[in-house]
Amino acid sequence: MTIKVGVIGTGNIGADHVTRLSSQVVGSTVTAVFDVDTARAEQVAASAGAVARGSALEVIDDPGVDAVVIASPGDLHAEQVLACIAAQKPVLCEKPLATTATDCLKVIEAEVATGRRWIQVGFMRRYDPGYKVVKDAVDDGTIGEALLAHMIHRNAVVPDSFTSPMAMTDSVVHEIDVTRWLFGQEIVRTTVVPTKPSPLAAAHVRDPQIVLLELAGGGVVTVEVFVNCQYGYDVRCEVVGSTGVVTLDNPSANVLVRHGRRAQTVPADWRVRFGATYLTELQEWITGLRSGVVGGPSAWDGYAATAVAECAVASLDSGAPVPVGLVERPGLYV
Ligand SMILES: NC(=O)C1=CN([C@@H]2O[C@H](COP(=O)(O)OP(=O)(O)OC[C@H]3O[C@@H](n4cnc5c(N)ncnc54)[C@H](O)[C@@H]3O)[C@@H](O)[C@H]2O)C=CC1
Ligand SMILES: O=C1[C@@H](O)[C@H](O)[C@@H](O)[C@H](O)[C@H]1O
Repeated sequence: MTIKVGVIGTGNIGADHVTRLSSQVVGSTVTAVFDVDTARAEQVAASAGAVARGSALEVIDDPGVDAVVIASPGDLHAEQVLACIAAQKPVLCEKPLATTATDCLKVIEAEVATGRRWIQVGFMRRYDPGYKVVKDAVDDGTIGEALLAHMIHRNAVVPDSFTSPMAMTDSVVHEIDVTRWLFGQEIVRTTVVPTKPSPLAAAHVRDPQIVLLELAGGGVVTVEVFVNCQYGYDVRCEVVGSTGVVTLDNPSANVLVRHGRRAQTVPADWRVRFGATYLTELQEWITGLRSGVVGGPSAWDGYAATAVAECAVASLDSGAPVPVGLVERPGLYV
């Protein structure tokens, strides 16, 4: 059985997902796309043998679409995901599930009312082989009891439209999800610590920033987010346990040895670093759908991540620690 996918938003990651789903993933094809940039949508549709539709709803309600990928800007996700639930179509929604915790709860309420899962959120790091090694070492006790983690999230540069809060909602939201997933606990408090700003960051972006995430079980995670580091894309993670440490370094594609030096390349951006990971994420989504199963990061994970990111933005404004208050987790997500 081939899953016919509709894709909403054919920008950077949406177009990549169309390529993956139409030519690399086993068991899927792309039949319809929509983007407000009509020329872009038509070009991407043509590359996949799909049709460019006139609206997001036309894609979602298309009888020739079995499942939907949402890769539009984050502030549109809630409305588009709700339309997928109404149409009873499984949906892989790129992060964030919604830009406010309130909107995430509307989505959860709608999904819970149907009594089953439709939504997977695009927290692709859970599918990355390097992160899986870290997760296994935490789960099987290889490093004893996990106590602390140190994470780094650096982008070479960001566009002018990027803001200080986006460092939390767009970038650190990945570390928030990874923290909850690795430790299997909710984050109860977050603090953003001001640092000396880089002279190369735009005046409206406080960069770099340090974020502290405190877990329900007492563990603490530090995240350095630096979105104008200049030299490339650098994502790292180290978990400190009671008897050992497990580290995920920034993987390198090539090593250049010459003139008595050994030099490693740094990935240019998330497309390079996580290219294979997105493919695994989509393949597992499609394989699940072919057996009628929706798994992966849930709407609850999307809600919890957005709620923590909101608190991080509040801490960024106030400079004070901000407690995270989550609603009770519905049984669907236990
Ligand atoms: N998981 C990951 O590592 C990544 C996730 N993302 C997420 O994917 C989403 C898209 O990000 P990018 O592709 O980088 O942005 P982008 O700006 O390149 O693409 C967004 C596209 O949505 C289109 N769009 C705008 N309004 C629309 C509407 N009403 N309906 C349909 N399409 C509309 C735009 O014309 C644009 O082509 C964001 O939520 C972002 O956070 C992005 C990059 C990496
Ligand atoms: O999700 C992503 C982007 O939207 C975000 O802007 C980057 O900082 C992240 O590294 C990337 O994975």
